[in-house]
Parts: sequence; structure tokens; C-alpha cells
Amino acid sequence: MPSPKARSGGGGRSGSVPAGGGGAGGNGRYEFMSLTRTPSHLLQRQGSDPTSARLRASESPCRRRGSGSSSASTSSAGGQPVPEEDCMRLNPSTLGIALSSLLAVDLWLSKRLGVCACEDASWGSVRPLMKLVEVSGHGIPWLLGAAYCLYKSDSAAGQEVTLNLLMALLLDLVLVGVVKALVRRRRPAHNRMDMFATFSVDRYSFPSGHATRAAMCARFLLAHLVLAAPLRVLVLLWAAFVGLSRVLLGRHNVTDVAFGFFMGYFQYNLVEALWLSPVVLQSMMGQLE
Ligand SMILES: CC(C)=CCC/C(C)=C/CC/C(C)=C/COP(=O)(O)O
Repeated sequence: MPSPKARSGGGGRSGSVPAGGGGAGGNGRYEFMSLTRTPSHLLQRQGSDPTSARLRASESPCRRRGSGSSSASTSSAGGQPVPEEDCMRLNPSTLGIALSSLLAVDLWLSKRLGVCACEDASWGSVRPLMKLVEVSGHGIPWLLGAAYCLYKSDSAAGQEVTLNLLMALLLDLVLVGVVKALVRRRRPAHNRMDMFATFSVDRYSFPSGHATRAAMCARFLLAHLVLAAPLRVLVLLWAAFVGLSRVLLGRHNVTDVAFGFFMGYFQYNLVEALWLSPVVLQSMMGQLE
């Protein structure tokens, strides 16, 4: 195949890449071809005039990539086969616009709701109360509380539940840490980083660890404690309030907390699946003695 470069007497270089597998042309030089435009000599070989060929070259990637595919089952207007699986794909720009819009609304709403982000903010006077709610959902009081209950528990059932709660809390810390390290979303700009006892990943905000813990622990308590109806409602209100306080304090965006609740809810399913039975616990105790 004659090189366009050779025919045009060695034209421009911009936007060109080596033609894959083409190797050297007849004159021993390598061919270069744009990834985004089909060279005119190739279009002419397809039996079209340059104008209609340019139009075909500017068709959607879905249509262009259909040519020559053995799995094609649909035909485009130009008679070229189109792979069906390509045409099922969502337009990435539509998804991108939807995500950017969601994030813009999230940032705007979170900033509006961050009314306790500092003492000078519009609800700054209730910041100490919100920080108390923050402590109630922190990992340390929960871990210490579960360990104390395990130590004090004198029934096998009590030990089983408290030990599994301890495992659940540790699992939550690990999973949240992994997601935070992967996503690396910065905390809102209006947040004051004055939380106590944090890990290095806690400089990231997605998902809210308080929200995952609140959702998971609420499900845990409702499933394993015999509570009167008002107390059950109180547990749910506490979990909701822990999540809300994260946004009011300016610690998180709304989506961090929403995803945190979602993740915590399903973390409990994982805890149930990994539940340590009395038999396992007895063998663990036996090994400790
Ligand atoms: C024994 C042990 C590993 C204790 C670690 C407890 C600890 C430092 C938990 C971190 C809790 C925390 C500050 C999470 C951040 O929550 P966000 O809601 O701000 O994501």
C-alpha cells in the first residue's frame, strides 16, 4: 500500500501515530495514520467520494466500530454491520453530565446544611451538642463498650453477641478505611478538622464512617437485643441523627452520609454471614486457655 506520506511528498506529522502492524511501506518507511480520521486513500478504496467518506468517518463510534465485525447483527444506514452490544451502551457523556450535576447539587446542599461547621456559623451555638452526637457514633466508645460488655457478660449468648459486635466494629473500620483510601474524596472545605482519634484515611470523607457504623450498629442492636418499641424507635432516631450531624458539622457531604448508611446497612448482612457461632467461640476460648 503506498504511504500517504510518500504520495504527498512527506506531509505534516501532527496527530499521527504509527499504523498498527502496517510495518514499513514499499519505500522502507513506516506509515503514519491518525486514530481519529480515516486517510482519504482508504476511503476512496471503499468506493465513496471524499465528502460522503468524511461524513461516514464522523459517524458515532458505535457505527464506525461496527464495520468488519463478525458478531454484527444489525445494519447501519450505510449498510455497515453494527455490533448489537455496542449500541446497548449508555452514552458516556449523559452519564457524566448526570454525575456532575449530582455532585454539584451535593456540594451546594452540603454547604447550605453545614450550619454548625464552626462557632460563627448560623447554628454555631449547637455545635457542642453535635459534637456529643459525633462521640456517640465514634469507633472508640463503641469498641470499648463492646469489649466491656464481653468482659462482664456471664452468659454464653451474651458473650456470643458481644464478641460478634466487636468483630463487626473492626470489620467496619477496615472496610471504611479501604473505601476511603480508594475513593480519596476530600472533606468539605468548610470542615474544621478537630475530630479526636482519627486514622490517616480519615482525612477523606467518602463514605462517612460514622454513618456506616450507625446503620450497622442500629441493625445489630435491633436484631439481637430485646427492646421495647420506644427504644427501637430511639435506636433508629440515633442512627439518623448521627448521619445528619455529620453534614451539619460540615464533616461530610450529603452523598458521603447517604452512601455510608447504604454501606453500613449491607455490612450487617456480611456480619450475619460471617457470624461466629458458639462452637467456633468455644474452640477459640479453648485455644486461649
Ligand atoms: C482499636 C482501634 C483500631 C481503634 C480505632 C478507633 C478509631 C480511631 C476510629 C476512627 C473513627 C473515626 C474518627 C471515623 C471517621 O468518621 P467519619 O464519619 O468522619 O468518616
